[in-house]
Amino acid sequence: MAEIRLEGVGHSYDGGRTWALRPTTWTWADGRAYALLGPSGCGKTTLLNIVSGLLTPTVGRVWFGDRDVTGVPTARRDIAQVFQFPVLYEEMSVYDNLAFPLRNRGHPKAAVDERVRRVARLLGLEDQLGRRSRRLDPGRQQIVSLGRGLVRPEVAAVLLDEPLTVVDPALKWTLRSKLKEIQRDTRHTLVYVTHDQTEALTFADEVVVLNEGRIVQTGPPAELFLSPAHEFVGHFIGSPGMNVLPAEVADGLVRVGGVVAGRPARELPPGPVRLGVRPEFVRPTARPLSPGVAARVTGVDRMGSHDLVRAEVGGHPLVARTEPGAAPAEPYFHFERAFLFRDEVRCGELAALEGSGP
Ligand SMILES: Nc1ncnc2c1ncn2[C@@H]1O[C@H](COP(=O)(O)OP(=O)(O)OP(=O)(O)O)[C@@H](O)[C@H]1O
Repeated sequence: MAEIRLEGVGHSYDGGRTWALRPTTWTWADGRAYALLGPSGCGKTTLLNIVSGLLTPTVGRVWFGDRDVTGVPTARRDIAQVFQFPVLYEEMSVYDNLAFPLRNRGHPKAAVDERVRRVARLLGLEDQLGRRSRRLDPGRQQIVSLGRGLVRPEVAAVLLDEPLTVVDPALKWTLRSKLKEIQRDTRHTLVYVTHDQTEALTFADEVVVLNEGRIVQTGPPAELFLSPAHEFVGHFIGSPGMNVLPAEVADGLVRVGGVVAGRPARELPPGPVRLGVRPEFVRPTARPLSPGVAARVTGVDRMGSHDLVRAEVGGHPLVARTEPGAAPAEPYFHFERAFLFRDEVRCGELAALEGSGP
C-alpha cells in the first residue's frame, strides 16, 4: 500500500473546451477512509476512473508512492473496485467468489480460507458461504461484491463507486458501519464515491467535496459541518443547508437588508458579502443578542425530532432549527456561528458588536 498522489491532474472529454475535472493536486493518504462527495455530474466518477486507470487524464501525473502510474493500465495498478451493481460469478458459491481474487494471485490455500472467512464474518455472510451467488437477492449479491473488493489485503486502494445503491435502506445503515469497521481492521485506503451526504459523513475519516469539477473543501465530517469554507459546502451538507443572506460590509459593520447583524471578526474591505449561518446555529431569542438580527417569523414546520422556524429578514428567508414544540414567535435571531463569503469562498466570520455579546 502507498499514498496516491494526483499532481495537476485534470480531464476534458471534449478536447479541452470544458473540464470534467479541473487540474487538481491532491493526496490520498495511505490507510485512510475517504468519501468523494458531490452532486451528479461534478466529476466524481472521472476522478475515480483516473485513479483506477480506466481513464488517462488529459493533463497531470498520477503517483502510487514513488511510482508514476499515469499510463499504467488498471490491471497493473493493484486496485480493487466495487461498482454500483453486483459484479460476481453467478454460478459460483459465495465462498468461491470471495476466494477468487486471492486464488487468482496465488495466495496459499490456508491464507485464502482464513481471509475469506474473516471478510465473510465482518459482512455477515458466514451462513451464506455455500450458497450459489445467483440465488441471492441483489442486495446480498452486492455485499458479496463488496467482500470481493475488500478481500485482498495488499491492494493499493479500494475504490467504491456508489456501492450501496441496490442495497435496501435498512441494510445500508448496517453496511456503512461494517465498512468502517472492516477498513479499521484491514487499513485499506478506501475512496468511496457518493452523492449522499449521510453516507459520506458516517463513513469517512475525511470527506472530499467536489463541485463543478473542482475540490471545494476537504476535511473530517465535523469540520465541513462546523466550518464550511465554501458556500457550496454549506448548502450541500446539512439538512436543511446553510442560510445564505446577502449582506454588506461598511464602517466596520455587517448589515443584512439595512439591519446591523454584527461586525466582521477581522477587518474586511467594504462591499457586498454573503452571510452564511446554519439553521442549527440560529437561536430565536426574546431580546437582541449580537451577532444576530430581528426577523419576522413566517411559520413553523414541526418535524418531530425538531422544529424549523421560518422567518424573514430584509426580504430574505432565514430558517432556525429548534427543539420540538418550542414557542416560535421570538422576534430576535441570535447567530452562534456565522461566516462571511465573497465569490462563494469564505472570507471571514461574523462577530458580536462590542459590548453586546451574549
Ligand atoms: N464519457 C464521457 N464523454 C463525455 N462527457 C462525459 C463522459 N463521462 C462524463 N462526462 C461528463 O463529465 C462531467 C463529469 O461526469 P462524471 O460522471 O465524472 O460525474 P459524477 O460526479 O460521477 O456524476 P454521477 O454522480 O451522475 O455519476 C459531466 O458533465 C459528464 O456529463
